[in-house]
Amino acid sequence: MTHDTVIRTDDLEVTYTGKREVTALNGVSVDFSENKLTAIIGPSGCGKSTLLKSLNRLHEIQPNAEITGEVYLEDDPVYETDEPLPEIRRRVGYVPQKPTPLPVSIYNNVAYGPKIHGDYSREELDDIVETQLRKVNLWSEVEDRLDSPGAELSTGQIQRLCLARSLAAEPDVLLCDEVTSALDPISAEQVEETLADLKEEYTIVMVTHSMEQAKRLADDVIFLYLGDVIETNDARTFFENPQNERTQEFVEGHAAVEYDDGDDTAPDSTADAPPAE
Ligand SMILES: Nc1ncnc2c1ncn2[C@@H]1O[C@H](COP(=O)(O)OP(=O)(O)OP(=O)(O)O)[C@@H](O)[C@H]1O
Repeated sequence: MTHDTVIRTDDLEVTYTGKREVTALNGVSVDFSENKLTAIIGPSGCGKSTLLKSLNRLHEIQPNAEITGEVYLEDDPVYETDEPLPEIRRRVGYVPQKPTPLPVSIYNNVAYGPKIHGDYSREELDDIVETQLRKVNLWSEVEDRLDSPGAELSTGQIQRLCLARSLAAEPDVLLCDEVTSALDPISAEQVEETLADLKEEYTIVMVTHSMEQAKRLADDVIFLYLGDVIETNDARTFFENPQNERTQEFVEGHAAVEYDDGDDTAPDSTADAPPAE
């Protein structure tokens, strides 16, 4: 484990049992570094979602999933542990592709977790809500209607609200599962800008089908193919000088734009369509 690794997998193997047994991850050992955004990419069915959801045991929702190996959060095992599952999932938050607000106000969508788990005064809760909504660039859009239902926001605003809700739980790691793919281009751009800000402060693991998005946002990249890690590298090396022939083919097959290392992280929403696999 490198000094700044926050979460890592050790020989993680996930098999889905049933009529057709599928080994979705084939002994995967990867590190995720502190305050970096790591993109998991690869062709459809290569195991991206399985790897992401294994990090906080979400894949266990699938009753036919079997796992061997281990995930370590800091140095704490995530599987062989007495730590309650809700606490693991608080430490490793998950933001899904299709955001679902709680059926309560905008304010309570963010305050919900802190209200349940903490003993905060109204003033402290106000502060938490404002801080988290500012972090996801939503505060100015909702400050005058915090008591309105969260469901009344646009899909892009709801995605940022869900991000704020996850952040209010003070996670160590944030898992983002194709969080812009269900959004219109402008909303996708806003969420992407938010992720670009958040990665300064949070360890983020992101599954994306968009090579352009990975180029714009990722510090590190993991390339999966049929359940194996083919290459893991910093994003610049990965996209400019891939070390593996298969990575090279995959990157070239999706290369629509040059890798841009400039300061401008603003996404090109027109290039965000998932590549044909
Ligand atoms: N519940 C399940 N039962 C059986 N097989 C499954 C299950 N969930 C996933 N799989 C299989 O495991 C493999 C990896 O799936 P996974 O969803 O992790 O891939 P992915 O890279 O995220 O795919 P995509 O890009 O299409 O979302 C695939 O072959 C998939 O069909």
